[in-house]
Amino acid sequence: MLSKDFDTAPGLTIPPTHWYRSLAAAGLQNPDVHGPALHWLQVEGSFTKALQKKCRSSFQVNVIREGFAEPSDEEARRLSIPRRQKAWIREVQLCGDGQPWVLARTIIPVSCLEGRGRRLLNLGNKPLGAYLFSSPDWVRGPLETGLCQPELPNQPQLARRSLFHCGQTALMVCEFLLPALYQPQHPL
Ligand SMILES: C=C(O[C@@H]1C=C(C(=O)O)C=C[C@H]1O)C(=O)O
Repeated sequence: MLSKDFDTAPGLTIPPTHWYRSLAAAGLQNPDVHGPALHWLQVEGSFTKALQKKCRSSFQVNVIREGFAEPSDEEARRLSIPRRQKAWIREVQLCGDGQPWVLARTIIPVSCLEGRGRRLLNLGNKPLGAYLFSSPDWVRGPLETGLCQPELPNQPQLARRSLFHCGQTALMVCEFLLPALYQPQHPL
């Protein structure tokens, strides 16, 4: 998989994550889901749009890496694709006002890349959400809540994900929330 030579803070990476089918189920394990991140765990429409609304100056998508790679076994199961089958995997930082707010990982099975789906290979710094929410072909499934097991200090603790269905195929968007998004900022 192609990694961009991107100047990312150490540890600003995606940790192992346990996924729950509902916020309530995750909340039984970790009540933090009901804290300041709650709003972001529940945003239903385009996450990109919601982040853009919060920005004072700029919103940016920085591609960390993208290319064909094997999803994890758990991801393959969730997407009902054969284990070890390569998919197009895209990892980005969503930045507001120059600060990383979200790390996003999207798994796009080869079946989604046929026909009009081919353009998913060439998104670059254009947000995926703009494409998914502008096309009636894509229908979002229910949101899941993720509890991360951070191994490094900067790693996210809470996440959300959902499948987007297009006919018989589906891709999966996972969004890992960084504290800079939801913790109250203290003025210097
Ligand atoms: C799915 C959306 O797209 C956003 C954009 C992404 C990208 O460009 O890779 C990844 C995750 C999302 O938060 C959305 O806006 O809801």
